[in-house]
Amino acid sequence: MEPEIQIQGLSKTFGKSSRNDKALKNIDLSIESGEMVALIGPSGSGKSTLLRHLAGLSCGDSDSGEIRVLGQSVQCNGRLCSDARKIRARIGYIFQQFNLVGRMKVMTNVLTGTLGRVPGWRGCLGLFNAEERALALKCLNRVGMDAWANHRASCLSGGQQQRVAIARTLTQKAEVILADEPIASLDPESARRVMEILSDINSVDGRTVVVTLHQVDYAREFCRRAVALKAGEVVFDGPSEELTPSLLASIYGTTSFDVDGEPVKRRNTREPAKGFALAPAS
Ligand SMILES: Nc1ncnc2c1ncn2[C@@H]1O[C@H](COP(=O)(O)OP(=O)(O)OP(=O)(O)O)[C@@H](O)[C@H]1O
Repeated sequence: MEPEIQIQGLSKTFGKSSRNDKALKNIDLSIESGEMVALIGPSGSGKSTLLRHLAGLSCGDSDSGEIRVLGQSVQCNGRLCSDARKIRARIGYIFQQFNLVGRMKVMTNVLTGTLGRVPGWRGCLGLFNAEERALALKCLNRVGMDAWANHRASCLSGGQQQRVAIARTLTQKAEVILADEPIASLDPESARRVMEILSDINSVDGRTVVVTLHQVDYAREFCRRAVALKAGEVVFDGPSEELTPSLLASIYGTTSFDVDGEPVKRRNTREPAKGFALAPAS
């Protein structure tokens, strides 16, 4: 059976960069249905760029190969396929900054997840039927946000907004979830809650989840497989438990990681050890 996500020979050059400045360099990657994969790597290594290509939000170089998702071609040789919009409707995308409309109610934001299915005129007028509203409420309940359905999205904390964004992808009935640094701007408790919800969607609903993370400890805890990028190339692809301190040091360019995958120098700070972002050694 074809993998749920298949990337062959993907390269990306922004602007007129020379070949050495490619953001993605000849990436080959396959992800099976039901996997939860962490995309890790230092800042600027190409994680977000790769995720955007999977969703058809960016196109690769003209000599790139093909990206297939859910058995359909998203882009080929740097051009979006004519069916890309249909595939996008089956892909949920979670952004670091949530992408909710602050002045709209939480419920309305979540109902926008149905827009790929409802007739355009109904969507434009916000005329959602009882079944769609019941689904949206059920999805909000799943992420523990149903009590906030009638509040404006702008009233919510970052962690709450991210949970609403996840409820929107559930309402969308997305078959693949791509989450681009979904916890990067959250406090540790909210971050853990968001990762638990994504993990639950993966294990209970069997949805494929690809999540970019700066926190290696979360990658190891929630994702069985990790793919590490460095300067636009895949430098590791395997079980996240195999991310040893020396491997992490070579990926991130830092000199010392402990057995939890954390830079040793952070151990002595007063902050809790779990869930902080990694930064290259100065
Ligand atoms: N729109 C753009 N125009 C020009 N260069 C870009 C653009 N988007 C990304 N890049 C470059 O592509 C490279 C990869 O960026 P990308 O955002 O994918 O990295 P990342 O691993 O997600 O980083 P971070 O963890 O900091 O978000 C970087 O060198 C970045 O400057």
